[in-house]
Amino acid sequence: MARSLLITNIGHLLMAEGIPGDRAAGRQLSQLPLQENAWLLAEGGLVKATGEMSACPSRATEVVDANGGMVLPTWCDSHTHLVFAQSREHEFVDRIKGLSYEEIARRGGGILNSAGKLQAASEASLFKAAWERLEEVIGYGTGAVEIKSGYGLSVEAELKMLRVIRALAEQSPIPIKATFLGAHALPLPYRDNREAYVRLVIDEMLPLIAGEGLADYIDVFCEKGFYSVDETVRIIEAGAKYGLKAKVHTNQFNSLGCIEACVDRGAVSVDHLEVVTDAEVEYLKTGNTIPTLLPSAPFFIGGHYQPARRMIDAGLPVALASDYNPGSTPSGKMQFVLSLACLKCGMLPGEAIQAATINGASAMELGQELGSLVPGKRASFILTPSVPGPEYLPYAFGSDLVQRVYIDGQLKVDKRWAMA
Ligand SMILES: N=CN[C@@H](CCC(=O)O)C(=O)O
Ligand SMILES: [Zn+2]
Repeated sequence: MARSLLITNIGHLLMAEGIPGDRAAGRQLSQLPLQENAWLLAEGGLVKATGEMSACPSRATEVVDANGGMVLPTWCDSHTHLVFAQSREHEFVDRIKGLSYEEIARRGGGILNSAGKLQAASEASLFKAAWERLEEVIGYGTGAVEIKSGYGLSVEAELKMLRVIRALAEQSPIPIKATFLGAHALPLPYRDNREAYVRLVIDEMLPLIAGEGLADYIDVFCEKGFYSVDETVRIIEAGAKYGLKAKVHTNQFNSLGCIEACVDRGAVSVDHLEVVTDAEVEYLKTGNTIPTLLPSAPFFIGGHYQPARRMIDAGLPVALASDYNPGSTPSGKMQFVLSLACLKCGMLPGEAIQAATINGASAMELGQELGSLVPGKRASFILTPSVPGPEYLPYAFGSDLVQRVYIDGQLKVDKRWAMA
């Protein structure tokens, strides 16, 4: 018989019922499915059943008393750059002294700085550092993650980065989706011939990457000073020929018309969205593209917070992700992303929890297997200490409430501790 795990005395069990489809949109987002005084049974790594303690099963291979703790699905972090060679705290200091993120980029810092470091790093050293970050985010309760290339910016270095992501995916206990972001910044040698670099991405990088099956998605940083809407369209259409759907960085600082182009081309997500017009919100309603908000970025580099309230009130399926990277967001802590989403983007706690779980899963096309705890989905969940309710998670922004993390029904992280 398959190994079974029974969690009893769950004070609050979130998202174990009532999630139709693979995403929550508009008003649905605020209706957080919640059972009190509950149990959860996992079998063979999947959720088998849930219910109230008054009718609790009596047998399982392993029984764990949650002691009133909360159980919720692991975070599905659909936007990260967690393979990088070095941190960039000197830019953090430069910004404190008054330089902007864009000015630092114009001076050859920013993404180009990270690319120089990554080009010089070995695959083994990149893997080791990224593995530690992966372990770190699993410890924060992340149970699926997307990772982008984009700090290579040459044929060899983009391939190296994507091979590191593949090696992580092969060894990782959690699912990893890989995104090719060759058009993240324009490398200095191409400063006077951007067309040559776009051609390099389309004609050389893409065929090699697709040939090795190294990417699930294609991405472009569509922004003033980076890539135009036309270039973005050319690149994502080229990716589509190889079966790569788009997940696009856009509207971080300016609204250029990229959202419409992505929606029209069936992009899985458009990400960042600090600056979004009402017309763009309306346009998002015409397609299936998930608006993915990254509030840690404006927290760290300044600028506008994403207008989540406006998007949810318009009926959209907003997702939240960390954007973990060395430049704009040196943090993969999803509990803090939720706090920012509530405090700065006007999201209610239940909305933020669903945006970071089921909608994050959908933004990686994993909504059928992760993101909620309905029977048949993977038994990947967070167990917290006893808390007053779900809103306590974003409220207690400095407390680490992720006490235990189960992946596919197995205990992966256990942070219960006592002072000696
Ligand atoms: N904005 C574009 N790319 C990353 C940051 C990259 C960097 O600064 O290294 C982001 O999503 O914020
Ligand atoms: Zn990003």
